[in-house]
Amino acid sequence: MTLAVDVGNTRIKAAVFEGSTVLENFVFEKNELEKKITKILEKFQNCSDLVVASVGNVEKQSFLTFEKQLNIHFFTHEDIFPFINKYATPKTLGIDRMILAAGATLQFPKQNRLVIDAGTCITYDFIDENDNYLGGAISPGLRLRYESLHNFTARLPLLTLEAPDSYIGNSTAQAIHSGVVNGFVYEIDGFIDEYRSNFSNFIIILTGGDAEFLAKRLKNTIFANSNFLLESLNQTFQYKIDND
Ligand SMILES: Nc1ncnc2c1ncn2[C@@H]1O[C@H](COP(=O)(O)OP(=O)(O)OP(=O)(O)O)[C@@H](O)[C@H]1O
Ligand SMILES: CC(C)(CO)[C@@H](O)C(=O)NCCC(=O)O
Ligand SMILES: [K+]
Repeated sequence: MTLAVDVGNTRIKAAVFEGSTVLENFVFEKNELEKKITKILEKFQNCSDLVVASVGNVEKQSFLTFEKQLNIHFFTHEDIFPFINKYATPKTLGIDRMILAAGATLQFPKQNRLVIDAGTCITYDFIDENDNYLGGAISPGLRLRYESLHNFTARLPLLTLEAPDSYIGNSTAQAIHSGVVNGFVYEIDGFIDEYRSNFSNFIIILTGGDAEFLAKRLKNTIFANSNFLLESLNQTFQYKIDND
């Protein structure tokens, strides 16, 4: 059994895997890390490996208390990945994006793949059919858009996510919801159209905290898999064991 932990920018997500099957998912805050992992390990005593991908400010040391109990692997740029990294600044590429790219490469062989992670940030990652990782894009996520409109203006209220009535927002609140939600949807549809017109034979994977909300609003039909990062983490760890 493997416990996969994704330390995101906002919160932590984890899942226990038996082979490639998810037994249970968990979401928690950074300050609850030790307590929650202790609990998970009490429940799943057959866990032998703990694998971590962290883009947050949680370091490897935070997991060292569990070292007596299990084998810990903290993914870094030095690990072996199943794609050729063509990013011009490979050392600054987010480890979450590398894990997503690895998962897409392993799960969908011999095709162009676009991974869209709608989390704190939206990230786009493109791996071509020859397994070259080419890069993508980084833009603000849904909640970040609502927060920045409020934080950097004098008069805009902080709203929580709500589907807009129309693209023509007829009040301050509706105008903000339209700008944030429709802007988000148009952006993603626009990127997908751009990739579609330049590449054939490709698959789109949509994941992250806002994936489900988003999937039903896109013009392009794609399925959301909120667990794709954790699944990829488990799969990339397996790849590492097989190839190291
Ligand atoms: N309880 C919650 N806390 C924060 N965001 C939430 C919550 N529930 C849903 N969301 C949505 O999820 C988005 C954040 O996605 P996610 O949880 O994947 O981010 P994250 O934990 O920071 O991970 P990452 O850094 O990998 O994006 C926000 O835009 C928000 O709309
Ligand atoms: C873009 C985020 C914040 C998304 O979690 C993360 O992947 C990151 O910190 N990336 C570093 C910059 C880059 O990927 O080029
Ligand atoms: K993200």
